[in-house]
Amino acid sequence: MCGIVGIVSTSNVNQLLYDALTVLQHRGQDAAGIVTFQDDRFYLRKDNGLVRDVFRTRHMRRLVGNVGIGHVRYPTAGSSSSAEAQPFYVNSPYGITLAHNGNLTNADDLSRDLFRTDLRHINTNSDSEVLLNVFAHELQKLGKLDPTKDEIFAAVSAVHQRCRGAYAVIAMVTGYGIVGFRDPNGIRPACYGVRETEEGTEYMIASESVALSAAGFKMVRDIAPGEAVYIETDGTLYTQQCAENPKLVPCIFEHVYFARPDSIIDKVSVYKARLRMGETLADKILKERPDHDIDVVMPIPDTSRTSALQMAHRLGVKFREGFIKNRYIGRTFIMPGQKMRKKSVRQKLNPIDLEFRGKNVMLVDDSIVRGTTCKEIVQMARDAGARNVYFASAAPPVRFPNVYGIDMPSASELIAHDRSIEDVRDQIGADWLIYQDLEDLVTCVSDVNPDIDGWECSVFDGSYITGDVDEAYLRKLEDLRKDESRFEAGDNADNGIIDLHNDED
Ligand SMILES: O=P(O)(O)OC[C@H]1O[C@H](OP(=O)(O)OP(=O)(O)O)[C@H](O)[C@@H]1O
Ligand SMILES: NC(=O)CC[C@H](N)C(=O)O
Ligand SMILES: [Mg+2]
Repeated sequence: MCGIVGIVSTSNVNQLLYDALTVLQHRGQDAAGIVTFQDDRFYLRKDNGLVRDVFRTRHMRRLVGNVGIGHVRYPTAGSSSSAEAQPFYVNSPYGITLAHNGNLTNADDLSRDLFRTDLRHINTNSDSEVLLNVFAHELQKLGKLDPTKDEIFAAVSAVHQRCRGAYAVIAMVTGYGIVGFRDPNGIRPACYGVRETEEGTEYMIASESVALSAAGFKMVRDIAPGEAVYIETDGTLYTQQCAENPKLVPCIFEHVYFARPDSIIDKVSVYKARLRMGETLADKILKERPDHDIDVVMPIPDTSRTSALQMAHRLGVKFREGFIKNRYIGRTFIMPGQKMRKKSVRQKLNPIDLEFRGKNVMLVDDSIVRGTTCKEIVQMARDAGARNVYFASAAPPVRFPNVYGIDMPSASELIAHDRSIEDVRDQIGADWLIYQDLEDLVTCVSDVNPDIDGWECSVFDGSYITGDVDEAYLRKLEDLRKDESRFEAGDNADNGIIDLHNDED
């Protein structure tokens, strides 16, 4: 998952963009970038690292202009080279930069067409560079010296016709404005908000509403699936539906793990959804073992806190913070490479022994994906003296790869793939393992917004909404992206230093 933001302001946007990216940091920890423009010239800074490390005062001073876009990256395609940090830039037409959250499922075909038919050069393996070039090509084809909203919307329509997969995008057209759009299934989130100042109206587009509220912008609404929102540099805003048969089928994993609890996505409060996940899980526990002997419920910080709290409440059992999180370690699941993820769990979480000694503890996590976290945690609970270690997952078993912007390319890396729940329980070394049912999870996020046509649940049920994901595609993706292939390809090597950046340090 990546985080995207775009702002049209009445004064310099650099600090606003920086602050918004720090609020979206949980969506991508690998790389960050900001591009602004002033007097028809771009100012771009992007590199690998956290927002606070990528932007120094000397960069911030040079990121001038009232219009800009930003990105935090969690790679799902290409490599982790700093040249694949975003925003991406293309010179023609007009000079366009683009920030993308999601993953295209037909990037290879598009890349070939861009080269053979559209005579465009792609310099990285990133699908986002492909997406940018499709948009740029379609805009160029219209041949206008000054693009208006009509050309921008026509180019977005053409993107919808050519691109498959998941994409929430913010692109900036130098001298003209920014455009935000969502794929025709609305898989990845994007919303926009407004702020009135003495100098005029300002707009922000972002992945999550929390970025808007933190900056004092009032949420206007989510961008609809297939819709584009175009904001000119003078603050004039236009919206248009650009897809033929849009459907709202958002990614359910945003609510399980990715999004911040204080965000509201497609009118659904992530916080409330997680509270409900705790309730339905408690009900399942009571059904499965009405006379359970759980002494204490404990969250695995951070994301499961909300569900665990509500679960304890529903069960009428004590809630205790048995694990303390090191606040300087980020999210482990989105770290590249299994070695780093495994090491980080131990660095990140440490038990308070007295909460475990002689007790039957129910540990709650939002999800079990590769099993990295729970394996370590169960052992830590045992070492701390727990009598029995039970484990509950607020999400159903994750059994299938994700192709829409979550880096789970390989089924064999998923602990629940081809395993019964008893097998997973044995693998993680727990005395009891309980998962949320998919039906219950869907109930937890539904009933709020009647416009939601369904949920993108492929990691749980293997059904891919774009209809173009078959066995051959998944096999290719697995070969390309599973941990060991990436390691062999030298993904973590210092290959960024010879790449093309359009950027100065
Ligand atoms: O089974 P796994 O492959 O370990 O993945 C699942 C775990 O990873 C995530 O935590 P993470 O540390 O990324 O973030 P958090 O602090 O927001 O919980 C998630 O919350 C689970 O704890
Ligand atoms: N997680 C994402 O949204 C990734 C965006 C894009 N596919 C990349 O790899 O950079
Ligand atoms: Mg976690």
